[in-house]
Amino acid sequence: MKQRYHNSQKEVKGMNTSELREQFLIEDLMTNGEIKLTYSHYDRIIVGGAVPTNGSLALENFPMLRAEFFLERREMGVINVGGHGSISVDGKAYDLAKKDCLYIGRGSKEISFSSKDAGTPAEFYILSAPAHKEYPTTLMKEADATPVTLGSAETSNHRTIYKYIYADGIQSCQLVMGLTTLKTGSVWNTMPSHVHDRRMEAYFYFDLAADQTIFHFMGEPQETRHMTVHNNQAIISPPWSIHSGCGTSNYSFIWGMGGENQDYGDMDAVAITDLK
Ligand SMILES: O=C[C@H](O)[C@@H](O)CC(=O)C(=O)O
Ligand SMILES: [Zn+2]
Repeated sequence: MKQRYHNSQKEVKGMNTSELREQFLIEDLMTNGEIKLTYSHYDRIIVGGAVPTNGSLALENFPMLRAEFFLERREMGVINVGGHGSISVDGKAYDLAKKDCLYIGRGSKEISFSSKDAGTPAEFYILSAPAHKEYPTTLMKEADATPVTLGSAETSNHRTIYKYIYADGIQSCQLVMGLTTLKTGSVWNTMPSHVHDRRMEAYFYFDLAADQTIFHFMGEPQETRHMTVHNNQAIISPPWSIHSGCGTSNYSFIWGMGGENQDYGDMDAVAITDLK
């Protein structure tokens, strides 16, 4: 498991492109036959991916957690962005089609990921955060994730937001998780932008054509920077940073947060004309 520490606003102002990418972009989450994880010190969120091909992949423990097992003091949210798959939690199997979400409660010991068909493997996007109590392991199908449509074609940000783990959905200690899908011809996400000093956020971009890119914007609202992101890559967003993107075509992304509260609406909006 890789590890990333914090960066201050002042430090980020002086970063060049490769420094920004090293600190905030995760390029290799989805690798056939592997589980790849990155430990971020922003709210101690672990961001990763599991792509089971030949047989199932068991979630191992890591010495750096100083825990008896991975979820001894943690909870986990998983969303499948690939072919049909299943996740086994202490002997109970949960089937996940594309865009289904499984919340795995603290205390769960044996976790493994598998695909129905190795030719079109499941691609499980993983977020894990420290947890102070156990909530039940819960599966939510895409259709039950209360879709809300935002934006419009005129402003190129017509999109549907699906919420899975949050105050009024699957219960958790601090994880908040859902996904957003842009309509054909719409390319802007999270515009107007916002910050939420109470929560960090991670974005995982998927369903982007291999020859297209997304310009992801970060930074303080009056000190923005961008990075280009490709399909199946993730961005870590500090609590003081905007997190918006503009694609060269439409795409989807999973958003996930950890921190002070689980109120999806707790955002401080930034007027478009105030961005610099
Ligand atoms: O804090 C919430 C997150 O940034 C996202 O849910 C925003 C988003 O999906 C969008 O506007 O497209
Ligand atoms: Zn946000």
